[in-house]
Amino acid sequence: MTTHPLLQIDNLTKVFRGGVKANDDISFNVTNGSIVGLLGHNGAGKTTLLNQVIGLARPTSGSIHVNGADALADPRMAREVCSFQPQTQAPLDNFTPRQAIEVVAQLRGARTREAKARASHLLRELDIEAWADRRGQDLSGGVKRLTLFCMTVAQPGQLVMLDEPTNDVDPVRRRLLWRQIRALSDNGHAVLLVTHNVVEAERAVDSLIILDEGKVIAEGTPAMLRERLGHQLRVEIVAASPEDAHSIAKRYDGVVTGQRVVAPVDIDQSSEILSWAHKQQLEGAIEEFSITPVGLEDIYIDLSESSATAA
Ligand SMILES: Nc1ncnc2c1ncn2[C@@H]1O[C@H](COP(=O)(O)OP(=O)(O)OP(=O)(O)O)[C@@H](O)[C@H]1O
Repeated sequence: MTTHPLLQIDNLTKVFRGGVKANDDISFNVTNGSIVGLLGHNGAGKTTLLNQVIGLARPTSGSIHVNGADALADPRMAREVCSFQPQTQAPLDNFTPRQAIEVVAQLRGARTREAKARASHLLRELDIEAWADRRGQDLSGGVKRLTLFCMTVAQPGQLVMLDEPTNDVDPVRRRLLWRQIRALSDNGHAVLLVTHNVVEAERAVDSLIILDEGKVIAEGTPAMLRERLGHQLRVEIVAASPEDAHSIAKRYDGVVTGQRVVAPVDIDQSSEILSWAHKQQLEGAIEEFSITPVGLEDIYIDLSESSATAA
């Protein structure tokens, strides 16, 4: 028996009327049980990509298969397999979060009792029970966003697509949200999610696809992407003055923001930098100093900058 990837995207190109090429020859697969993050600058083409999977926009060329079946020929099938949290807020006026979550679960086939139990579970796990029975117009942006997440995963399809689910959500509840995303994958669902929160994505996703101007510029696990940078550490220095910051940046090829300098460094350079920084600190030229391993955010910025230079 042949097994197909849950989502298979081949050579997808979308040119909008007026000529904007939002997706440019994109290919990748999403397999069952995986969490895939889509990263990219504003306007990189992430939302356009998700919209095409469920037939909200039609590709100019290329193909999309869901469970091996042609999603372009049968968008209804794709919508049954996929649950989608759009970037926009849900129109919750005159509904409470609990009602909205239960209704969506029932629309997607859950029995009343299951829908109620699932809604209570999600409201509790995301710590928004206090607002569960308030009307939508009285809710904060973050609670609305979390409610929309709950609606999306109340009775989830095999593929769950989330467009910026962490927007407006406080750091504590973001952590709870990532836990629920992981729970989906533990239960065998695949998750394809758009986020600008690179630091959190690094910890939460299995693999990443980075888009820039509609093209895939990198993909792989966070660890694979981290290996792409030759240097493995980043040094962050708060200099005593902007002038000091500029001369440090020159020395280490770093980026200056006010008195702060961030620079990539090689592991071999680290002991030399440590003793230099210690001396500078004693002389008062540096206020703060740290060396940390490079994170995905460094790689993301590096990749986006190289892509812009190449263009
Ligand atoms: N309906 C449309 N008609 C014309 N151009 C569009 C349309 N929708 C999106 N675009 C353009 O396509 C490009 C990609 O937009 P898209 O919304 O997919 O980006 P994105 O990566 O999701 O951005 P963001 O992170 O800001 O949400 C942008 O240049 C956008 O202006």
